[in-house]
Amino acid sequence: MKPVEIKPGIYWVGAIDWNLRYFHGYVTPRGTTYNAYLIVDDKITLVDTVKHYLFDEMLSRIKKIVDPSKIDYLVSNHVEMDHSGSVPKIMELAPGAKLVTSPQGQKGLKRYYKKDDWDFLAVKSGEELSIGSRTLKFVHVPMVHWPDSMVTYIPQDKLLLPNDAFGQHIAGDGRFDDEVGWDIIHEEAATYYANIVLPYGDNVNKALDVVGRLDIDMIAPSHGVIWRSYIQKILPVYRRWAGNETDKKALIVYDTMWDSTKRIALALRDGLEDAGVPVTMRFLQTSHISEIMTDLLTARAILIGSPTLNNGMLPTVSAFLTYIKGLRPKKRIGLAFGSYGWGGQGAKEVAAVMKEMGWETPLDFINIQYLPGDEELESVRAAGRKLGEQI
Ligand SMILES: Cc1cc2nc3c(=O)[nH]c(=O)nc-3n(C[C@H](O)[C@H](O)[C@H](O)COP(=O)(O)O)c2cc1C
Repeated sequence: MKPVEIKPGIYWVGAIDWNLRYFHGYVTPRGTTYNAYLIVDDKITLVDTVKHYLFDEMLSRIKKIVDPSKIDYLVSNHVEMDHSGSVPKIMELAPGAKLVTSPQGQKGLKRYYKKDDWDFLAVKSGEELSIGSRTLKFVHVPMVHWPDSMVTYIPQDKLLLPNDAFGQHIAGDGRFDDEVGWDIIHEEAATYYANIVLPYGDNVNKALDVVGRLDIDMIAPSHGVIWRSYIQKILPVYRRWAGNETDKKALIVYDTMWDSTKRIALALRDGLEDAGVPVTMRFLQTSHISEIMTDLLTARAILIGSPTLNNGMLPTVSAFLTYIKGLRPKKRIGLAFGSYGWGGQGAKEVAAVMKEMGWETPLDFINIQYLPGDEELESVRAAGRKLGEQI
């Protein structure tokens, strides 16, 4: 388990979680990494740590470079336990270390680890800390994606350590973006953004303004690969995501018990395609809601279908809606649809959630009793066409 020198005197000493497939609610088919960075200067500094069960892996990498008891500063950019999980053990090994974090970070770390004897250095946004030939500059980025979040910038190395921002869940032998390739990283960065960062677009924009003023040639996040070749490609993409900018395309998400709602979904697809709108279809029994979020990130029209079950929508659909309500995608055009037997509350409830989220709903929700007939499907197709013309 070797460390990787990413800049002269700066090492990746993180850990690779090859087997992780589920991360607080979203699926991670490629696993992930927890990235920690060791800076060897007059003051030995470790930026972030790894999930608790991978502590030994990180430690073995650190030991190949320095004696861990010599660590002077431990920077905690973010309290969440995938990055702070090994803070207690490092503080035990390096009792003289100062724990550098934001004031909110100090509060959060105290709440999680119940340690009163840690020597905290709570830094303000913009504050600098000299560690010898380098200066660490800390910038708070609250709610990207917790209140304590901050980034660490090292001007002498043109290096930004932004913690979760620009992260992606990829485990692999390559540490750098160009070793993995744009398509995979772009997809994983999109999934990460859609499932973690999407609600905080305004804060991301502010953070991007700050980043835009910095001289940077490397961005080393806390998950996945390090950006060095695709920085100029990912920055504008992040801007688009932060601004809820979407493409002229539609996403149809549905569940069904006896296929009536599916037939409506297919007719809507045909109508949208008539209008020249590309369509992605997602069936809630076979696609995980976190994967669907990646499609939703760039789709302008979102059509969601549910039959009525016991006076409401299907639980799979309500779980999906609960998830997207929290992630707050904006500037979307919505259409609810479904099949029912007598009361018909399912599609009605979906439409109400779309309104609550502030989506435009130019067409009334579609609700068809039992199995839709040919004529009904023709009118659904026409509705799809009409919606497509407005996207
Ligand atoms: C267990 C069960 C409960 C149902 N409850 C309701 C209900 O409360 N209100 C209603 O309008 N229809 C209800 N229905 C009827 C379905 O909504 C109807 O069969 C519909 O066409 C199913 O659409 P699907 O083929 O897309 O699953 C129920 C059906 C089942 C199987």
